Amino acid sequence: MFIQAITLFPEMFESITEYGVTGRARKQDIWQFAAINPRQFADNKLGYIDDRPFGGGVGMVMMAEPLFCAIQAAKQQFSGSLKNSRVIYLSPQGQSLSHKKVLELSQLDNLVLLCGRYEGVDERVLQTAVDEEISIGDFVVSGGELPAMMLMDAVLRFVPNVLGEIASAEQDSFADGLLDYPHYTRPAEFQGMAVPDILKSGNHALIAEWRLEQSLRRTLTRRPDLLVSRELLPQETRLLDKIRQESDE
Ligand SMILES: Nc1nonc1C(=O)N1CCN(Cc2ccccn2)CC1
Repeated sequence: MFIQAITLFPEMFESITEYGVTGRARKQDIWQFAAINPRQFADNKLGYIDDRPFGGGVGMVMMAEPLFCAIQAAKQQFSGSLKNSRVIYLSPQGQSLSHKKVLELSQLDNLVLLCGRYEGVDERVLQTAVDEEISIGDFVVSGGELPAMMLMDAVLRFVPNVLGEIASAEQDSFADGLLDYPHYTRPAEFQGMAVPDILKSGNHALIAEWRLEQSLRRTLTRRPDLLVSRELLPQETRLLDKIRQESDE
């Protein structure tokens, strides 16, 4: 997968291209990255890429021309099939990023992430050169770079070989629509708190059932909304009934 970020701060992306599992995978050429700074497409000597908003109001708006040219330049770099590509603008006005959308994006050959700053970008860029807007949550951060990196990290976990054989994104919570179960490691006792005996039993069937019950219990108490639309397996229904009976006692 070839990901390009259109950003005024290319160096910010080093946190995902140089470190961790994503950095290692990029260095192994499992995925590729390029940053494009729209300032190089400014048509004035001083490199202005923002201007005051028509209609007045606070702050500045990113101008259409440099961004449009940057997106066009990114498209000229596409590898693989042109069709299997997407231009995404990160913004609070976008569709909320979900596990389903992450899976969909992980199938693409090319991804262009437009990172806005200031009060946003000229609407005509969104109308002519952006395929979709995506939000990472109902809050506002200083620019699109961190949201872009969150999207990249979530998507790259589903690109083959990024996580390597051992770990797998399929086992992440949300992958099965439930919250994760509790995790423990040595020592067996910490500040008087012991690790649940079942986890030391070596009985993998019972451990798997305990973990599923914990995931269901956490999901029911912290995110019951996730259970509304989720189809339950017979074992899950049985465990949920057990959990609900316990809380009714
Ligand atoms: N929440 C989010 N999920 O994705 N991006 C964000 C996010 O907060 N930001 C900060 C503002 N930027 C610039 C901006 C301002 C106003 C309208 C459109 N764009 C975009 C990225």
